[in-house]
Amino acid sequence: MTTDWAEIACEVPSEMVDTLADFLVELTGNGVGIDNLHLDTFSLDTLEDTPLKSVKGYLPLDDSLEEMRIRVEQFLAQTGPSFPSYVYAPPVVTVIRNEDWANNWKVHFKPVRIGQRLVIKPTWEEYRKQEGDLVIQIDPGMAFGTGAHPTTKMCLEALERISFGAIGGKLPGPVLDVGTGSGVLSIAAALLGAEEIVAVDIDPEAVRVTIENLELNGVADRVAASTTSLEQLPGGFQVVVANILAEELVRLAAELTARVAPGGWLILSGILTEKEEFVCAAFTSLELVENPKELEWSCLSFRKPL
Ligand SMILES: C[S@@+](CC[C@H](N)C(=O)[O-])C[C@H]1O[C@@H](n2cnc3c(N)ncnc32)[C@H](O)[C@@H]1O
Repeated sequence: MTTDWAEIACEVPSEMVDTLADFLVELTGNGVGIDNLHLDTFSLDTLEDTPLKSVKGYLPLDDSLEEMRIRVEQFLAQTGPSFPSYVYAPPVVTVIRNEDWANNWKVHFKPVRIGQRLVIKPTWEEYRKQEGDLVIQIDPGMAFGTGAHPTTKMCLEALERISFGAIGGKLPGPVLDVGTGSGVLSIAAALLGAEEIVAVDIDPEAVRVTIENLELNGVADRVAASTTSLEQLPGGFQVVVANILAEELVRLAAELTARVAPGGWLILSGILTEKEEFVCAAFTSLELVENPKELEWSCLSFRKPL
């Protein structure tokens, strides 16, 4: 079966999901997918419910697509305002090649170079290492973090830039990786020279996958991975990186800020560009140093004053 589809994804408050799903079923004649936004982009199925959901409809990839998209936009614009917490976000259309949806991500997960030295390689792929390459081997299992997602990629690039600017070209430590997923950022931090890394995730399955990936990459002795909560961790990290959604970053703002050592870095990712200001407003005690963007995502790197 090789039919291609267009997926149209709309981000709406939970209360609006049923209304939108009914509309999409009627419009498309197909089923809908309803993802908790955390689950969809970032995480596993043990997370609590979240106020925003992504509702996805599926349309054949043909001439009717643009008209269908406009009808979804009109529906959102007309119906959304009757839900108090609704904030308009345009529907996002993605083409889905339908060779085998279940294993598609494995097909598309190929060795990828990120920044100047980092290369992420799935365990099942061959890669011929070039001089200076820092190769991260990943088997993401059920955890998020193949490295290819723009939110992860921007964190990796930020970590590498910090290492370039540091004494001896080594990423300063200790490093704290909040929401480690597959462990990809912690492994990168270790390969970039950090001596001591703490990786935490609220999901025990992510921690299990991380531990496997740490061993696979020979860095398990430098990274402590666990489900320890932020409040239980000490402060004083030279680099804190957190790739979780904007709402969660804002909720954790005080805890994250407190974990950064004076002069240290805080890299925040998982932020839809339209939510950048919302996130910045929660971290005003830090100095915003850089703000790269890729697709609809923004990454924010702050420094804590000395
Ligand atoms: C988008 S994934 C990021 C994975 C990886 N760090 C990366 O950059 O690819 C987000 C991870 O954060 C975890 N997470 C979400 N909220 C969290 C919180 N409050 N504390 C710790 N981990 C959290 C999720 O379980 C998920 O594994």
